[in-house]
Amino acid sequence: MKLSQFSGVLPNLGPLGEIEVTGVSSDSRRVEPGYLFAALRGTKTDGSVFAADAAQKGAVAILAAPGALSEVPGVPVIVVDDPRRALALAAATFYGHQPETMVAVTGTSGKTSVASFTRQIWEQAGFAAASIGTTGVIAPGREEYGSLTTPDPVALHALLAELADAGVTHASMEASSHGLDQRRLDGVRLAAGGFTNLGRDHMDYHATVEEYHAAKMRLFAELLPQGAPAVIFSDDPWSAATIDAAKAARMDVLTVGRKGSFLQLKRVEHERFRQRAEIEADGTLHEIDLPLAGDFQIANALVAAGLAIATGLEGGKALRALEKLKGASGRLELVGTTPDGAPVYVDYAHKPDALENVLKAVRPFTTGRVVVVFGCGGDRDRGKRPIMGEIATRLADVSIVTDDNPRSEEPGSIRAAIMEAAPGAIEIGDRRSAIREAVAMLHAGDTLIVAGKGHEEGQTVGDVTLPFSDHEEVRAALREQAA
Ligand SMILES: CC(=O)N[C@H]1[C@@H](OP(=O)(O)OP(=O)(O)OC[C@H]2O[C@@H](n3ccc(=O)[nH]c3=O)[C@H](O)[C@@H]2O)O[C@H](CO)[C@@H](O)[C@@H]1O[C@H](C)C(=O)N[C@@H](C)C(=O)N[C@H](CCC(=O)O)C(=O)O
Ligand SMILES: Nc1ncnc2c1ncn2[C@@H]1O[C@H](COP(=O)(O)OP(=O)(O)OP(=O)(O)O)[C@@H](O)[C@H]1O
Ligand SMILES: N[C@H](CCC[C@H](N)C(=O)O)C(=O)O
Ligand SMILES: [Mg+2]
Repeated sequence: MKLSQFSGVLPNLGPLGEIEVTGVSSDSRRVEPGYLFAALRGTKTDGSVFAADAAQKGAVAILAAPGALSEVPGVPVIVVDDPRRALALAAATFYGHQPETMVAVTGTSGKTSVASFTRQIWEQAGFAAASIGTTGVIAPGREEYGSLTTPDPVALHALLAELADAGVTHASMEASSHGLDQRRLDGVRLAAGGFTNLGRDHMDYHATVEEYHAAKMRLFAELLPQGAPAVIFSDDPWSAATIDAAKAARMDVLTVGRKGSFLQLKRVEHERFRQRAEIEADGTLHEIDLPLAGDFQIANALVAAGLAIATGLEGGKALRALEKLKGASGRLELVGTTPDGAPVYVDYAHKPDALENVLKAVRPFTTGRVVVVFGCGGDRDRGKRPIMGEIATRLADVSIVTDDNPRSEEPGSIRAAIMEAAPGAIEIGDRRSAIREAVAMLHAGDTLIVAGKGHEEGQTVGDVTLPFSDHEEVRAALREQAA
């Protein structure tokens, strides 16, 4: 397509509008002849350093922030105030198609679950639906592992076009704070947005929790059209601030939860692996049998149902669909039980609030001890380590501190930072051994939570990612136990 076809995205280019563009990229290593290259200032380096490289590979125009680039011989530089946003909008224009009905959910915890639940509700209603997030892309005939929660805009728009071309009409996606801040979702035509909760996360990236919240609020303030539905969980400490932000952005605010008015949770009865909820929608009371453990899954289910209803599905239909939900992989997932009947769950809690929630969730049906195996990732927020140590010590009877993904850090020092706030915890660096020991100590009535890695299929130590699955390790440990 011609540069002039990016009207509304790029400034008026005059004769440069005639330039033919064959692709867009912000990575010089991926540039091919005919590409539009966006020079972005990143966290590690500055894309403008690679502008000459991009030009040599055949870039026909370069997008850059004011003052970022003086001149690139032979290639016009298009100056825009926000090159990340311009890149995202250009990618949307270039790839063109998107599923007709798309929603995005943000929040510290629950995004993957809500995106998955929303897709499942749509599937049950007969729509060709997809979900995009931490666990990858799931769509009819397609299941792929992804590395980012919110893909970069070029990959995202290429994917949305593929999905739309394959007949997908409905898609739910996770909006991470990094994704929102870096404009990865700008250009996605969203019909509704959701919010689950806010807790401590990514304090290595955002300076303050207020700034972290503000990044999430871009979903309502800048991405959704005015008047669009904002489905907000009502019972979180940050619900009020989120409702205010959504109202200020002129969203149609729909609250769900115990204090919710769109979907109101009246009563919950917990059973071991399921729970019964009474939900009022539009004056009618619905009794729903949710086949998932954990209080927080009700919150996620309500946000998902809210999104499906807000984008056109009939209330009763959406709520009945909750009875057939499957949990997203590695989210309080029951992987097996010991010969004595003690359940072993794999869970993705790798931040304080999530760990707190998951440990509280299993307590009501644990007559014996709650045992937890967990660690913290390297090259990520260091402040959360002692906080998670304290939470485990307070809420579990036995805490085993092990390695998560140490990345470039010394694993022992990560564990030490957790152990400092976890008196009495057992330290076993090797995750495989930690899981074995934990399973071996279980008695009837106990519950084991293996937290932090959920669906992940590898463990990153230094630069190397070796195959590792908590699911497989738990199964192997249970097999040994039974033998
Ligand atoms: C910190 C962070 O978010 N970084 C993301 C960001 O990279 P960046 O812009 O900072 O990149 P940079 O390395 O400084 O490089 C600057 C620019 O130079 C370009 N470059 C670089 C080298 C070269 O040879 N040529 C070249 O053109 C790069 O392509 C880039 O455009 O933009 C890239 C493209 O979108 C992302 O791949 C990258 O994610 C990194 C890999 C990452 O680990 N991100 C994590 C922290 C993340 O985003 N997590 C969230 C939340 C997870 C959750 O809680 O669920 C997620 O959405 O996954
Ligand atoms: N609504 C919730 N409230 C609190 N904790 C939750 C909630 N939903 C999930 N969790 C906890 O957080 C973990 C991650 O859940 P999920 O993957 O759905 O969230 P996420 O927002 O996508 O997280 P991430 O940003 O890490 O991808 C779960 O394994 C569980 O421990
Ligand atoms: N999307 C999150 C995942 C963390 C998962 C945990 N296992 C870890 O490695 O810290 C991040 O990149 O911060
Ligand atoms: Mg996620």
